[in-house]
Amino acid sequence: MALTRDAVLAALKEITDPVSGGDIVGSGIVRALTVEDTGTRFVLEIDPAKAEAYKPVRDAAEAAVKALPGATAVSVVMTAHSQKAPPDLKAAAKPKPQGPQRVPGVARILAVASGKGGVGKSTVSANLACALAAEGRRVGLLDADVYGPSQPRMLGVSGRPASPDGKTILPLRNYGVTMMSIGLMTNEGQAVVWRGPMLMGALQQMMNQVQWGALDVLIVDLPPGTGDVQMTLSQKFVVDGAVVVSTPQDVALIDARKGIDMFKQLNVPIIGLIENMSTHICSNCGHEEHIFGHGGVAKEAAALGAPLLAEIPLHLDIRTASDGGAPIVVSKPESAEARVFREVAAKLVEAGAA
Ligand SMILES: Nc1ncnc2c1ncn2[C@@H]1O[C@H](COP(=O)(O)OP(=O)(O)OP(=O)(O)O)[C@@H](O)[C@H]1O
Repeated sequence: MALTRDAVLAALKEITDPVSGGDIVGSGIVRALTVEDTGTRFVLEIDPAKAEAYKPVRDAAEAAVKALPGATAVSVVMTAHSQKAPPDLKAAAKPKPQGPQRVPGVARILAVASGKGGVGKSTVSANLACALAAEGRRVGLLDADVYGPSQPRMLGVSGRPASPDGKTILPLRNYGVTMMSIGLMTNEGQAVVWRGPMLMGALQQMMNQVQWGALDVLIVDLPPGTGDVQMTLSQKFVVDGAVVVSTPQDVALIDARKGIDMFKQLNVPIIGLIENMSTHICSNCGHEEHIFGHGGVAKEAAALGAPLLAEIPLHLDIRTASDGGAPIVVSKPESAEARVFREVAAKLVEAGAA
């Protein structure tokens, strides 16, 4: 009768491991057991410091197997066990990226954020992008506002971006700004429920597959709040700075504070704060009134030790310009309202942030 593997293991289970006190099979020192017609081979994997104590075990194991009916040659080898984890034999596992990465060709990333929705973050992003482009900077604008992508409308571009090879995505361009929007990847009017992993994938695709070309700055228009997009962006990519937009109201400021806190935790420097809808200037008579209060953001900036980059008035022309697809710095570059945005752009260049 031929010797079986089970018979060998049963015999070895009768032998005690002097270190663990259990049997040598249960303690895991019997390795690489091969039972063939030509002979039985196995290894006792032991602590080399205890080699002397295991010699009788090896002899007993060899004798026990030899005594089994059908046994032919028996070979038992003692080897030193390894403290290291066994090598990962899975096909060449990809090395994990080490922390945030740079986007090839993009010198710096500037995030435009707000705590609360509707405070004018997209308006600010579009005007800053156009103002920087007008100064000769090579500017990209990524609309990552998955809840309300508005850059295609503000920059007056439409249509779906082309992907000639199915891998790279060709961005759109207007007013000297290279632009891409997550909104352009979905069907117009279609409600998309973005979940964490989907968002991460979409954002990484936007960063790495869009042909941004050589840019001095890529402005990222973030969704409001402190969610997955903000976290993914800062964890996967080097974000060189963030500008936080808020209206002067307390409710907006409370949320802005949370956003600032998040960037601090993610080690993203706050370049400055912008108070939008700071004061209302009547387009008929020029009368000025503080609809949402005034100066709240300045106080916050002072408390944080961050610069207040601008107080942008609430002005009809700013809205109609954006709605019409030509931000005010493009459509009325010499107006007082456009000048405010151009001044912020100049400050950003001066600070090395754009
Ligand atoms: N200073 C301003 N004067 C007049 N209208 C403005 C001003 N800033 C923004 N708006 C208008 O307010 C509306 C909301 O602005 P915007 O879309 O830029 O806000 P947001 O913070 O990006 O909003 P969301 O939460 O959708 O991301 C738009 O219609 C815009 O044209």
